[in-house]
Amino acid sequence: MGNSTIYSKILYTRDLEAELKAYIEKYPKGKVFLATETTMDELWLPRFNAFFEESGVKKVVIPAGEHNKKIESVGKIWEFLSHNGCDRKSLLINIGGGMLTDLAGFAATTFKRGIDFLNIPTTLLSQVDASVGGKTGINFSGLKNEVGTFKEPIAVIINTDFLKTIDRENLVSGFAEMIKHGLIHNPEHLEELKPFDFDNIDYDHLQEIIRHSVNVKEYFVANDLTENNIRKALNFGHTVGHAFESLAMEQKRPVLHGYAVAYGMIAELYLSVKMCGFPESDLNILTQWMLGIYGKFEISESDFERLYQLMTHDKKNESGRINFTLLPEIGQIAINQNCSKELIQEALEYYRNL
Ligand SMILES: O=C(O)C(=O)C[C@@H](O)[C@H](O)[C@H](O)COP(=O)(O)O
Repeated sequence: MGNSTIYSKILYTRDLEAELKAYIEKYPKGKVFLATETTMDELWLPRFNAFFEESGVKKVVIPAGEHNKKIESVGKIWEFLSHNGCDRKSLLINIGGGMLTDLAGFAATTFKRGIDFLNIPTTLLSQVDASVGGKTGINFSGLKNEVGTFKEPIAVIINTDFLKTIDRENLVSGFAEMIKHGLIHNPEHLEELKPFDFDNIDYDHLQEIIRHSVNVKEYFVANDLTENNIRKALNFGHTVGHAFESLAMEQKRPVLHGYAVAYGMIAELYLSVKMCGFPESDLNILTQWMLGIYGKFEISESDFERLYQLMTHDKKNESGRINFTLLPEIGQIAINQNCSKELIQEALEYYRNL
């Protein structure tokens, strides 16, 4: 298969083994490897052990949790691949949430300068966002995804059965990226999300709306894989969101990624009103809706400077300018919006006062 894949195939299935078998058979026996995380290994992998053993697939297990998205975990995967005869024509299958697919994707794209990898996302966040689009990476020096690569997996296999065992908080976290997709590109998708009932989930319906969300992501990735221009839309909410997430980690009150993105989207919608004429009435409706789902992350004025400093590390920045992706209206984007420090603080103040 080689390293030349440009766009991944996204497959929706309830029969994981059948889809996977077809891929495994394309690679030489003994040259397909599996990376997963502890929670998956305990909960789901026993169901597939016989299948992987029969297929000659060896496995490495990484401890779960965002704090393990670090270079030491990548080293563990490199070591495993190296000791088990992985070569350039091998395949690494990544089964897990966004932490695992980002991390193991990074290990795959750097091992021997890059081998094929395939993602099987098991959380809502990784199904609608992290596993799709080829952004791989690890956290470094207290900063989110500070080191990473752009390379698409050969395929992403989405099975909503995995979502039956994730907790509500993780489901709600992934939902934030779906809201983002509606906001940046698809108002109908946003509307179909509004009545979603977390207490009474219809998994066939969920698969349908996941597909709509992934379609938005694929549109931007297909047009700008390496984020030179319109892919920056997918980063809406993340300039402030990543800063919230890093601050929360520093202050030892960590929040899930999607929660931080939701907080960030509220602040960035405020900036959208000020910079691009986003309707204030929509800001109010969306703020109340997201507050209802995500609650409030308490910050004080003394956090503003640190949040601003964290934003100066955002990957969209150029020549010392903090570049936001903002919205003139729902479904429309304005990239490279440079906001003053005062306005950013005003947006944080808006959020703080909610
Ligand atoms: O795929 C993209 O492009 C995104 O920006 C999607 C984000 O939701 C995602 O969290 C991404 O990993 C963040 O990327 P980063 O470049 O800001 O680290």
